[in-house]
Amino acid sequence: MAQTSTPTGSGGTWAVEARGLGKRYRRGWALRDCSFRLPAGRICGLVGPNGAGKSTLLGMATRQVNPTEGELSLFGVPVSDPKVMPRFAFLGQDKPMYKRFSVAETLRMGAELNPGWDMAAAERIVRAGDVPPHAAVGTLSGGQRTRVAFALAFGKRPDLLLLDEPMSDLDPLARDEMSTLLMAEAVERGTTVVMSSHMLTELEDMCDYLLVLSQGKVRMAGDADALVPAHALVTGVTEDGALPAALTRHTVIENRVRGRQFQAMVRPSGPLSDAWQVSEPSLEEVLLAHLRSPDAPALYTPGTGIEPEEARTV
Ligand SMILES: Nc1ncnc2c1ncn2[C@@H]1O[C@H](COP(=O)(O)OP(=O)(O)OP(=O)(O)O)[C@@H](O)[C@H]1O
Repeated sequence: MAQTSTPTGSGGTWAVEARGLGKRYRRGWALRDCSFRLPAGRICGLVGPNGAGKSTLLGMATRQVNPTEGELSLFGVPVSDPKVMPRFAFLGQDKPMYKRFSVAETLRMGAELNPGWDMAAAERIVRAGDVPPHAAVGTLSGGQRTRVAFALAFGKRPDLLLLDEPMSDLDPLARDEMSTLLMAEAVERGTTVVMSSHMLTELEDMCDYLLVLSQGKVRMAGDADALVPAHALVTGVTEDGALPAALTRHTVIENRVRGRQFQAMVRPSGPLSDAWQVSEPSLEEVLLAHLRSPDAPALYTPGTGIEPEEARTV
């Protein structure tokens, strides 16, 4: 059932395709057996606890980290091929820019370094935030610097924008402003975005696709709209203090037993008993349950999977 292309997006290929991707450092594997596909034009949240392998994955996608094994391609071009360079832009937590350059000089440098540079778009982003064009970058506030970094990233006109917690140093107001800007620019151009974040509400608001990593493995990948309804939050009465046998026929991601009551996050594999109370969880509840249960079986929505043996497709 492996697909190699999708009709959506640039050039009829997947924006990101990873097959058996892995990175081993001296201390051990940071990422292993990582296989997934991301269709073009989506805003994908990259989620996982500290040390899950998110920055390592983004590092491999941006050619800063060499994979130990497996393949990774952007729009069908292997990341080892320099032709991939103009296709993506990267924005990390630290935004390296020359502090003494003015904002205008910084954008001019962007123009010189990038053949397809879109000065009008870069200037529009800076102007919309009232960032003074002649101010030195070193004198800007954190929010203003992030805006200039966004202008540099979008001025490059990338097909894929990779973001490693780019808004972590911003106050809630600036964060909201940047999210709005990011969404507007990405939608206008059909840019594919992969964004790592620890802010679950931010991911819920912005992302229509999710890649969840834990302990260096993919735990879930696919459409946010399909991943959440694949789960149910079930409450009921225990059997002799344990989960009912009928519940364990389904995939139990996480459960809590308190007295005679249990509550469980499950992936139903058929109808659930009428004896239980069943509700649809929020995205946040699904993510937290998975992050607390790294041994739960991986889940891929259709088309996302380059399926490892243990993965289940909803
Ligand atoms: N350059 C490196 N050398 C050695 N080990 C590394 C290196 N970079 C990352 N690691 C290890 O790889 C694992 C994954 O790290 P990574 O930074 O990719 O996780 P992360 O999900 O981005 O974490 P965080 O949310 O804390 O930023 C961790 O165990 C980390 O210690």
